[in-house]
Order: sequence, then C-alpha cells, then structure tokens
Amino acid sequence: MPLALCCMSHSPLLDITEQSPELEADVRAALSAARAFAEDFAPDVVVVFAPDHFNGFFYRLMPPFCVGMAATTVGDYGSLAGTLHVPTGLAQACAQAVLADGVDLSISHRMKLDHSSAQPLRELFGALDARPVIPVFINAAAAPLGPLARTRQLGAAIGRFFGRRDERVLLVGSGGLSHDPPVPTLDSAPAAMAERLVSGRPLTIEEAARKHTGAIAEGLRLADGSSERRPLSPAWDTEFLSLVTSGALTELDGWSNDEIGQHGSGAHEIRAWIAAYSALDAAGPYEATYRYYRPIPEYIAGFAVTTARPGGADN
Ligand SMILES: O=C(O)CCc1cccc(O)c1O
Ligand SMILES: [Fe+2]
Repeated sequence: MPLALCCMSHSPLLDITEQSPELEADVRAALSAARAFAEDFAPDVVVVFAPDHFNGFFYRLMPPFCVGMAATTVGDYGSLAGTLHVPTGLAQACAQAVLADGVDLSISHRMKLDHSSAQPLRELFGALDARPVIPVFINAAAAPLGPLARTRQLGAAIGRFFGRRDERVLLVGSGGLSHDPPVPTLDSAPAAMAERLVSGRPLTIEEAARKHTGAIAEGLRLADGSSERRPLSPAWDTEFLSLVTSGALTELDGWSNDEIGQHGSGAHEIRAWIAAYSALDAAGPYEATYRYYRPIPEYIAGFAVTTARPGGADN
C-alpha cells in the first residue's frame, strides 16, 4: 500500500557535457532533493516507467507497453551498463493483474533499457541494482502512439495492483518535458538507419560516436539560439506540471499526440510521468512535496523533477 512517486527528466548531456557551475549546481540540488526523498522513503521495490530511444525496442516488434521480468541496460552515452535486480515473481504478478484489469501489455524476460532507466536509478540510488526494480517500458519514440488515456489506465492498473499489497513502492517516471532531441524516425531516417530502427542491430562504434557528438552539438545550438529543432516550451511544461501535481490526470486525456509533438518529439515522454502519477492516484489523493522546473536548452530538456506522496484532499 505505501506508495510514493518521483518523476524526473533525463538527458545524457547531463553526464557528458560540462556547463556553468550555476546551472550544474541548480540541477544537482534538484536531483539531490529527489534522492533524499527516495532514501527517506526506503522503498522495497521501485517501478520505473521509462521510454526508450531505439536502444532496446525496435520496429521488428514494437509494443506500446512492456513490463520486464529481467532486464539489462545498454550503457548508451556512457550511462550505467548492467543488470537490474528485477523481482521476477512480483513483476509477473503485476503483469497478470494489469491484464486482468483490462489493459493489454507485453512482457519481456530479456528487456533492454537505456539511459532513460539508468539515469534515474543512478541519481536516486547510485546504482542499477541497489533496489529491486520492475521496469515498465512506455513507447514514446516509435510512431504510431496510442492515446494518453491508455497510458493513464496502464498506470492506474499498476497502482491498483500495488495498492492491494504491502510493499513500499516508489513509482519513478523518467523523461520529458518539452524537448526535441535528435532521435531518428522511421519515416525520415536514411536507409541504413531506418533498417536499424527495424532490426535493432547494435550501433557501430562510428554511429555511436556520431550520435554522441551530434547530441552535444545540438545542445550547444539550442543554447545559443542557432538550432533548427523545436525550442523548449516553458509555458506548456508548467501547465503539464500543474495538471499532474494537482491530480487533474483525466484532463490530459484531451491532449492529442499531434499537439504534444509540437513541443518536440521528446515531449511524448510525458507518458512516463502520466503512468507514474496515475499509479499513485489509484491509491488515493496525493500531494506534491517537491517541484523543480527549468528550461535547459544546454541539456535539450524542459527539465523537471517532482516528488509526491499520498495525502491532501481527504487525508
Ligand atoms: O538517445 C538519444 O539519442 C536521445 C538522447 C537525448 C538527448 C537530449 C535530451 C534527452 O532527453 C535525450 O533523451
Ligand atoms: Fe528521452
């Protein structure tokens, strides 16, 4: 029953670039607040809702949602590579309960995750395997995407499952908010890259290096105003944060994917937040206990960190 939540944006540029001391200290303080919250809550299990950037999920078989029974991270952009400690029996019971509750999902006994899972686990716990983790993939990069309502229902079903149990569960959502990072799409990628988006072959060393330098260069352009990618949308980000932190989750059902995409291809990652907040919401009213937001072009991210726990309204 005891649930708590921590949602945070991610960006590989947080790890692989050096920014002004002021910016780095500001972001570090927010991540430290999240870490203190997680440590204080001392979860028995962590559910990480995270997208993927064509590192673990490909068009040869692209599910909208997938719960991992066992999982490793690929170490893209120098993020932590290794094996998660997935409580397989609990993950199976969770998947079973979600299916019984009316939301279809896939499962994987060999799930691959990227920086979107590795970064929050490192920031919150210092390691991939410090706590039992159930990874939940939420497709946000590979069109077509379903309606936000289905992501909300997925989160709610997971929240109802844990609401009937005794484990202390930290719900983690990773990604967003507005941002338009240089992630390929099947429609627009050159042939060799499009083939990889389908087959899932590993990036060559040269391709990985180009992706790395390309992301760094894009962050510099976004920060100096010369980028041709979509700008960050602080007003939209703030509206989103107000909705999720106030419990107005069903209002998001009216947000279309076309409109969300106006705020960058990465803006679809708000799905991870919606799933995590909906899981918390399923257990009753909640209150946000921490909220950080800063548009950070240097990181290509409308960068937010929030924590929440049951409370407010009826409590
Ligand atoms: O994996 C990729 O290629 C995209 C990585 C990436 C870059 C900037 C900001 C992000 O939030 C992000 O995820
Ligand atoms: Fe991302």
